[in-house]
Amino acid sequence: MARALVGVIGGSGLYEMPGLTDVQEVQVETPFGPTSDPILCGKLQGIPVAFLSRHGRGHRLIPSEVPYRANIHGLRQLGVRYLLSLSAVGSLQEKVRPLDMLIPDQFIDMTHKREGTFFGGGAVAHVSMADPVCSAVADCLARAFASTQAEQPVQLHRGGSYLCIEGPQFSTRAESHWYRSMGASVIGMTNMPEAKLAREAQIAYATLAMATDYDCWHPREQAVTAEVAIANLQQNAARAQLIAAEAIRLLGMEKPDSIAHTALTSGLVTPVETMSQGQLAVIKPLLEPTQSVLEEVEH
Ligand SMILES: CSC[C@H]1O[C@H](OP(=O)(O)O)[C@H](O)[C@@H]1O
Ligand SMILES: Nc1ncnc2[nH]cnc12
Repeated sequence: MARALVGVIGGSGLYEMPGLTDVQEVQVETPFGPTSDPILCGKLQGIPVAFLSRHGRGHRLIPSEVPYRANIHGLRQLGVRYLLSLSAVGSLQEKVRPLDMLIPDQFIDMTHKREGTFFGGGAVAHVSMADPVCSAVADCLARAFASTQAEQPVQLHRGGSYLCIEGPQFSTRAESHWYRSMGASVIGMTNMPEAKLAREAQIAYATLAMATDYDCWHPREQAVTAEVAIANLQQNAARAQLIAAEAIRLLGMEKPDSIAHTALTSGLVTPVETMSQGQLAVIKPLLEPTQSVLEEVEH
């Protein structure tokens, strides 16, 4: 099977990864069924990369239908240890203007219809989510942002909370004001439980969030529509892909340590020897040590 060190999950408007060479389309079998779309494995600047379209090419899956567990398990089986999430978001703060980008350092999970863990059924783990974003991956994204050119001035905001709603409907004005009062910076529908599952899979995760709108709280701006969100996202898509490519180069070169890589060392409660064959099929790939992947994908 193909192997990859860095994974990219492309969200709305980002269904492919330009520049990927030696591309192999892989359908990974997971205990949770198929991934959103076949995973595109290839090389970017010599680094083995796996690209997955979150909603599937053709944008077929609503956020509640995205098979988050299959996606993260599939990427992990391929070896992925660093994961970049590219996402459209609404802005909940005046200073984060549409077309700006933001790298969140926190998430607030308001979803309620999604399977959010690999554990259960006799296998118990409690991983820390205190710092859900890998600061090393976030730093690579920020450095990559700084090294790419924009046609129009786009500001990068470091830190802030991404609040994840169930969707697929956008929020009511009352909800939007409530989320602002919680201190959230941006709103989206997909990064949870994706970030939780990445942590359980010991994958270092960070998001490049692209603000497309002011949701519906702003007194002078139009309430968000999908049409406006996608149109604004498309203005940023090419830059986002360049940022991702440069971040991949940095990650491949530096292979930074991450707290995520040992999340199960302290998090796993049930001894592996007591797990059933079924549980092992889920948990074992998550436990593969980082070192063996690094050696295998050495370029
Ligand atoms: C089409 S705008 C709403 C849609 O876009 C975001 O998805 P993603 O994070 O995959 O870019 C948002 O969460 C909604 O799913
Ligand atoms: N306002 C918004 N709410 C939720 N998801 C979004 N994605 C882009 N804009 C959004």
